[in-house]
Amino acid sequence: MAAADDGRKAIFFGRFISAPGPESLLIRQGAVLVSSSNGHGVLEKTDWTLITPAAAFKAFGVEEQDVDFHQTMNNGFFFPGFIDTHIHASQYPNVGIFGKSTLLDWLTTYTFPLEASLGGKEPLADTNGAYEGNRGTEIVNYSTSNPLSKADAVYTKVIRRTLSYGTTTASYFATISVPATNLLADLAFKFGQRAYIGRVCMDHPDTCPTYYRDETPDQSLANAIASIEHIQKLDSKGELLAPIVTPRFAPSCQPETLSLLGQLATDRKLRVQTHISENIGELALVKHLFPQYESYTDVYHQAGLLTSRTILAHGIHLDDRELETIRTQGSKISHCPASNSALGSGFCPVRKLLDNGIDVSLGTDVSGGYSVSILDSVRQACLVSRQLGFVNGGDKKWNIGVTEGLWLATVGGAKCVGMEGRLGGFEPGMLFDVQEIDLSGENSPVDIFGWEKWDERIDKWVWNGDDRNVRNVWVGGRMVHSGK
Ligand SMILES: O=c1[nH]c(=O)c2nc[nH]c2[nH]1
Ligand SMILES: [Zn+2]
Repeated sequence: MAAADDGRKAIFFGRFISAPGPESLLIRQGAVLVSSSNGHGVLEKTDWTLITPAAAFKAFGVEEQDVDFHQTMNNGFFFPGFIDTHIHASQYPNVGIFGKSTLLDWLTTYTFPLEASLGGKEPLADTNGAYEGNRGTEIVNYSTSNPLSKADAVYTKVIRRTLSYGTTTASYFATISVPATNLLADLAFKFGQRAYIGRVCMDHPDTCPTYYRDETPDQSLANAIASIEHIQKLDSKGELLAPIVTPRFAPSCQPETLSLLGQLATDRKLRVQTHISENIGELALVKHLFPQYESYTDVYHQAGLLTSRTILAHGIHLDDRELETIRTQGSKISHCPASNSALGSGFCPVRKLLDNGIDVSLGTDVSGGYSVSILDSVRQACLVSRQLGFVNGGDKKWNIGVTEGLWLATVGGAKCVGMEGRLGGFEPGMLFDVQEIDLSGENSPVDIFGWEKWDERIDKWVWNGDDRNVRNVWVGGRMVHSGK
């Protein structure tokens, strides 16, 4: 049931916790009034002095029977929904399946075959030698009469699963298939997740397998536009659902394709997402394919792909000049710590990115990352930062603490998807994208003894919590998941 259907208001009462700054955990008790129009539930009023529901009804001037009402549990709290700024919806069936691979062999062994299969294409006909094995075609015997049945199953699962972990906004990579990408958009819209959906563009004949690539730069552009227009038809305002221009990464695109996509993003003021500087072998490949460019960043810069609406995943091995270009362009970094560890890509110097004035957020990078949980990404961001401190002589400046991790997962995410001030907190005027957490539910993996202070309970949630602690999830005031 929607908490705040059009015209109907809702009151949320209890404990509200958020991380408005890297060192600031805000713990408040009170009530908020959410009102909704055109499907966008926003916080109309807040009052942090109210101590009873009756006082909330009175303060907000509403009758109990006229509003929906939600109250946190004893060990519960409302928290801003997580924002996953980098996730491959199409790779969800492969979470945890990466063996001992690193990026480039992982792509050809595990990833391209699976992605191709979601568009109804069998990778077995590959003549490029890039593909060995047949992963992604034998998992389940999907209907051959509907080439999108597998995509339907995968995308339905990944949306429902991410919602169940409190991800209210996701920036998704789909596949090169236009119909499958459009289906992902349809499903995200149907389930009510805030989502940016990108058809993957890749056409470089030297690096992409024959079974999985666009034929020409023009075809890559035309297919990108086909999905963009489908998505914009679904949500013309682009509030809940919006397209995002998605060149896979420099090595998989011809220079002309990158430029066409850069122009497209500029002309239509669209978001952009891609990968950058993730893996040492990838850097060598970029040097080899783009010898005339100063750096990896320069390849994107010259193609017009670096804007303030651009999300760059990873950004592990960037040099100072690249950081300066990214900062001046206002482009963002999605830090994907679980993926970086799983594929052995390296330690992303998050502190250095932040100190250089670059906005940073968190991405699960499924299925380079093994988990859809942004809470797990917070955990991994903390752990990796400690390792980075160790390899830098024990310097504690690298440390990301729990509060800073939660800030990256919410406010950082909002900045990176161009929703700063609209997502990530409980201030009047913000969209009501919220998860209700209960630390003491029947199956909670967290044990609360009762003597812990609230900041300590948050520590315990981050280190041991999971979807079992997510009671309800709302996007734009609409309830999109209930785990009660
Ligand atoms: O983590 C990653 N996942 C991908 O699918 C991909 N493609 C290019 N580079 C990539 N990195
Ligand atoms: Zn990725």
